[in-house]
Amino acid sequence: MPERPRILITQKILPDAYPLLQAIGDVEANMDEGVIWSSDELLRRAPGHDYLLSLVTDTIDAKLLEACANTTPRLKMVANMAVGYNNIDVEAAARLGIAVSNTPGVLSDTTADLAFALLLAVARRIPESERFLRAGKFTGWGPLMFCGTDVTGATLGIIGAGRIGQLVAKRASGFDMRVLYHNRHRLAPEVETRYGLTYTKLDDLLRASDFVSLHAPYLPATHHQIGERELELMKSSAFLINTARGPVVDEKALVHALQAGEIAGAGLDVFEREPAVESELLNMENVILVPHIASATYATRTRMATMAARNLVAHALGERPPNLVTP
Ligand SMILES: O=CC(=O)O
Repeated sequence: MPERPRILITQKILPDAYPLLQAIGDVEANMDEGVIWSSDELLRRAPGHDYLLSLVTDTIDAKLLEACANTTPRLKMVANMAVGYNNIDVEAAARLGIAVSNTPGVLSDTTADLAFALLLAVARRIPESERFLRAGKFTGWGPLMFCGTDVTGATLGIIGAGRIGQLVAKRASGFDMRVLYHNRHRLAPEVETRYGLTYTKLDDLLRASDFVSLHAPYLPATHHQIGERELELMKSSAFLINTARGPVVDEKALVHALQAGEIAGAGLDVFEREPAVESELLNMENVILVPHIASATYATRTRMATMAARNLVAHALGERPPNLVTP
């Protein structure tokens, strides 16, 4: 009888994934909700497993992968429970013959919903006005009270019109928005037509948009894609929405642009030095800050967990995992 694979789940996840993994292997799991193992802790715990089911907050770097490749059993695969996989050194994994998978598609609508929620909330000053009410300051309706910005009919610029960006455009069409997009590669004409997307050069998009929403993956090429220069190009009445990855935006430049009134506000789900947040942002009323929750619904996090588990199970059964990101 071949030995059952040893599987390590690095954080507590929603329950449906566990039985899928327990059916094929011996599962060890971090069951302490909210506890994220440090790199040292991962280095202590991960070697000696055939499989890791990891989360975006786990740093799976070359050092860890090498340690896992040099123990018995040898690590065979990292199944990341996320669409983004910039937390994993995929090149090192490929070099060491360790497969990596992600969870695309199942979180696109949920993430697009949050991007749109941030857009609406920052435009209509919802958290700010709610804080005002909770502080007991609402003493009567006022004609000047919390006037915000119209979303209906405004221009939305989508940077990175992949699966999630396209679904943000779909939501925007319900608000009669004009939707510009910028991508590495222009989309097929039928996709542009389906989502009402107009291909636009980055600088023109930044100059023309009332809302700029970021949806590109984090790659060397998208590091600080939005920095001082790009923020200066934006309208002083425009808002920046980021549900992609923190380091796509130069967060210090963003603080400066907000302080200088170069843009009107921001809705941020992700941060450059997550979980740290630039302290100045915490005191800005025109900025909405949420803790990386774009895919956080029970249904979506369950789909992500079971998708990660199914990728892992496929590999263990000698099949090709459906969502491999390594060659
Ligand atoms: O950030 C979450 C993801 O990439 O799925």
